[in-house]
Formats: sequence, C-alpha cells, structure tokens
Amino acid sequence: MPADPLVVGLDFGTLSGRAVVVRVRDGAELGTAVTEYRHGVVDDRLPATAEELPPGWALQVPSDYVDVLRTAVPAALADAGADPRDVIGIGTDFTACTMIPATADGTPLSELPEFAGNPHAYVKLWRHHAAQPQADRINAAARELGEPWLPRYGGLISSEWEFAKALQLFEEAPEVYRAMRHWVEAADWIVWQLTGTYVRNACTAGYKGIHQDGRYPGREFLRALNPGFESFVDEKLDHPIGQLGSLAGKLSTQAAAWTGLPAGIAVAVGNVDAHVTAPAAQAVEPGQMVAIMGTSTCHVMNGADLREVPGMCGVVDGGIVPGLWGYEAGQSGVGDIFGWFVEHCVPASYSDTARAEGLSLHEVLTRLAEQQEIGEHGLVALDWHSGNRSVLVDHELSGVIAGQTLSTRPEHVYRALLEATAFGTRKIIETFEAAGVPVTELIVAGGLTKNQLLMQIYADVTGLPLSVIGSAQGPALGSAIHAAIAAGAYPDVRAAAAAMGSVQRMAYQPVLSNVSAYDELYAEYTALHDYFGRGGNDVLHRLAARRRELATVAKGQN
Ligand SMILES: Nc1ncnc2c1ncn2[C@@H]1O[C@H](COP(=O)(O)OP(=O)(O)O)[C@@H](O)[C@H]1O
Ligand SMILES: O=C(CO)[C@@H](O)[C@@H](O)COP(=O)(O)O
Repeated sequence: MPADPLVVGLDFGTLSGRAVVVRVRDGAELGTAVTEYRHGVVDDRLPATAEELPPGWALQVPSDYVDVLRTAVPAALADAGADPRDVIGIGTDFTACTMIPATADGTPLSELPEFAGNPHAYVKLWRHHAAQPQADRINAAARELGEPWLPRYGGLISSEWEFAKALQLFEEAPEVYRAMRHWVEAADWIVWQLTGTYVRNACTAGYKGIHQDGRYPGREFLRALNPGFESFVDEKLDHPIGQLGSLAGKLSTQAAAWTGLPAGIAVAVGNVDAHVTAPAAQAVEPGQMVAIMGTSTCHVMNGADLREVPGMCGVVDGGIVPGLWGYEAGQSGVGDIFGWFVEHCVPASYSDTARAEGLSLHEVLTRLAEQQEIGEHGLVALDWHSGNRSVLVDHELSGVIAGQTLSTRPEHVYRALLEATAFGTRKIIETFEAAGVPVTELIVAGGLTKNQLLMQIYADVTGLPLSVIGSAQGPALGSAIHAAIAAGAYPDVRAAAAAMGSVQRMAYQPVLSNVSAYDELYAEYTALHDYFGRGGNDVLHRLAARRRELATVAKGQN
C-alpha cells in the first residue's frame, strides 16, 4: 500500500465523462479532466447513415465512453501531478438505464458492420423516451396480473427502464434482439471494459431492472407482454449482481494501457451518477434527501423502513447504501429545459450582451430574472419538456407556459422555468411525506448549484433550508469513495463518506415572505399539474400522439 494512497473516480454524464484523482485519507480532489463525447446525444440523425430518428429517440455511441478512459484519466493524473503507482482503486458511475445491446464478450452490436446502420443496435440513452407504448403495456399487464413488484415503483414503471426499452427492441428490431446476448447497463459495461468481467450492479438492477427480493418479473408476466419475450430475463438479462462498494474485479492490462493506471488495482462495482453522490455529500442517513441537479434532477434518499410512495421511481434494498432502503424520484428535464430555452427561444441581442460581457446566456438571463419580484412575470410553467418522471410517470406529457402576454420577455419565461422545476421538486417531497417517508434535510448537488438564484428559489419554494455539497464534482467524488471501499481502505460507505465527503450545511435559508408568495404560485402550479397531468384534460397526450403520427408519415415518405 502506498504511503498516501489515491483513487480515481470516473463520472459518465449525459454529454461528457469526467475523471477525478482523489486522496483517500481526506477526499481532497487533486486533479480533474473532462472529455466531451464526440457524438454527444444522437437524437436527430444516426451518424453512420444520416437516417432521421423519430421523436423521443436518444442514442449514444459506446466508443465515446472508451475515449474517456483513454483521455480523461491520464489528463486527470497529469493535472494532479500524481504518480499512477499511488492509485489503489478506480470507481465509476454512469447515467442510469443507458442500455447497450451486446454480444457474449461485451461487443456493442453497433460496432458489428452488419448492424452499424441500425439505430436499435446503438446505446439507448436514459432519456430515450420512445418506448412509452411498451411501458404503458408493461404497467397495464402488471396491474392486471397483480405483480408484487409494481408498488415498489410507485405503481408505474418508466419508459426509460430496462424492460420497456428491451421490449421496444424486441418488437421493432427482432434481428438485433436475436443477435444480442446481454442487455447491459452502460454502468456495468464500462466496468466490464476496465476489468474484463461482467457484473451487474445492485443499484440499476433494482431501480431500472425490476430486481426485487432476489427475483425479476417471471416468465408468465413476460409472456403476457409478448409471447416471444418470455425468455428475456433468462436469456438476455440475468447475471450475477454485485453490491455497491464491492470489488467488481482488477484493472486489466488493456485498461491499464488505456488509462496509465497500474494493472491489478481494485475496480468497484458500477454505480449511478445520482445514487453515488449521496456519500459524497455525507447524506447517507434516513431523511437526508439529495437532489442531484444537472440536465435532469434525481432525488435520492435512504429510509430505514419500506414504504410505498405513489409515483416514485423506486425503492430498492441497498440501492444507495447497503443495509438501508434507497428511495429515488426524479425530474427528467431540469437543466435540459433551461438549455433548450437558451438555445432556441432567446433573441440575438441577448447573445450579443452575453458575448460582450463574457458571460453565458444562462448568466445573463439569471441576472435579469433576479431583478423580478416573485410572480411579477405573471407566469406559471409546467416542467414537462422531457416528460414527467415523478410523480405522474408519464413521458407523453410536455411543457406548458401559462400567462404569456405581449409584454412577456425571455427573462420572465426563464424565471418561470426555474420556478417550475422547483415546484416539481416540492411535489415530490410532499408525495414522499404523505406516504410516511419524511424528508428532514434537502441537500443539493450537481452542476446547477452554481446558479445562486435557482438555489434560493428552491429554498423558498420548498420552505426547507438548503445544504450544498462541498464538491463541484459530486458523482466523481462519490465514485472515488466507492473505489476506496472496494480497495479496502474503509470498511463501509458510512466511514468512507465521513472521511472523504463534504457538505456546506444550511447554505440557503428560505425567506419567509418569499415562501408565502411561492405558496400561492405553487397552488396555481398544482392546479395546472392536475388538470393536464391527472386527466382533467388529455390535450397533451393528444398532441404527443399527433406529433408521433406525423413523424411516422414523414419518415415513410423519405
Ligand atoms: N448558469 C446556469 N443556470 C441554469 N442552468 C444552467 C446554467 N449553466 C448550464 N446550465 C444547464 O445545466 C445543464 C448541465 O448541467 P451539468 O450538471 O453540467 O450536466 P450533467 O447533468 O450532464 O452532469 C445543461 O442542461 C445546461 O443547460
Ligand atoms: O436516471 C438517472 C438516475 O436514476 C440519471 O442517471 C439520469 O437522470 C441522468 O442524470 P444527469 O442528468 O446526467 O445527471
């Protein structure tokens, strides 16, 4: 063991992968590097053929992930000025339910020449939402057959998950499905690349793979979805599961060559960007809810007891920390919604200001939004531009902005969108509390913590003091913490989190007058939420159906 050992944490996000070199004894982050994925999110045209993708599709290219191993890890080591021989372990986290169809040896089918032109052979990114019809059928069949696992997922599973995406693959591209031996979480695929061993992680297997009490949904249920799908679990999914923080294997010689790290060091079982962040924020006790706010938001929290929360993403034994029930909820679009607005809805004059002042458009709009009184813009928005992950679990819903007039300006809408996402988080917290899972502390992590106005809005809307994670790279630090545990430097997650995690407690306090102003706007949000989302009017579903229909017709004409 080196005198002052180091670990490497690797965080694979939606757009890029980040490596961080961390000191084991105190969690100090010594060096970091980021590699943008060359192909980013493929949601427009397939790079190999330029084929247009239908609405709701979101793919990725697996070689982009390996590029992160080759470039970000050596760059982070160089940035840290670290001697690779001091590194004792590597841990990884990924977006969840980013799914790779692979052969028996882990080769992604998109890398086989015969499938390079088939969109279904590519990685289906977490926010690929085109399997909603399959998710609807899974939910209907589960209700009808009284499947015992359904309440563990708040009564509805999402189109983002393993079964819905796999059923879409089976039904729309049977030739790809037949050629696939393993339906692999990218979280586990990357560990497979590092070690040469395939281990499923307890987190995604539980939350996204419907693995509960040691079982997956049975053959009878799968047959009810589609007779040919009966053997999906046995033939494509089932595989040994590793607990979080356990050793998945040792770094292979090939991966050592890619990364510049010593072969044979510990590689931790894969993990998810959201869940892995809880120990980095020292939030591993029941009641401490962590909101990881980036392109999307995930809410994760441990609980001592098992409860059924309507519309939650899931509750999994050992899903965040071995030995506790891990609860998850989420919002599919948060930073993505602000990003969409900035990119597509702001006149050039704002970009000119941003350029002249060396600011981002987000910063310019935030500064203007900050000058508004609460409610002055006269707007209420619904944060559903990427569908609703909790508590309605419906990706056919879409964004709504009510109250626009000829005086409405981009900064008004921008603020309304910030607020809408805060209202969405409040709805999730209230739903947890009503189901007997009290939220005692809200801790925020992720890229959006840099927006101070947004943070204050969250404190004012939820009425809770906000703690903020100490690290700007929470998931990567969380992965490093798991690497240290897998390497044997700490006995468990609690001990490692206490030594290596960090949090700034009560960084934002709710302002009483703001809280009551937001109570009123939140009541309007709830009215719109229930009207458009709970059957008051199905207009959003009808519009989604029309969008899909016309896209299919257009595709047929090409
Ligand atoms: N100052 C800002 N205020 C609000 N949103 C921002 C700001 N800067 C970037 N964003 C949004 O934050 C998201 C990126 O968040 P980040 O945490 O870096 O990504 P990821 O979720 O992929 O890890 C993008 O969707 C972008 O539109
Ligand atoms: O789905 C989950 C967690 O369950 C996330 O991986 C997914 O929302 C992606 O998160 P990011 O927006 O990349 O932080």
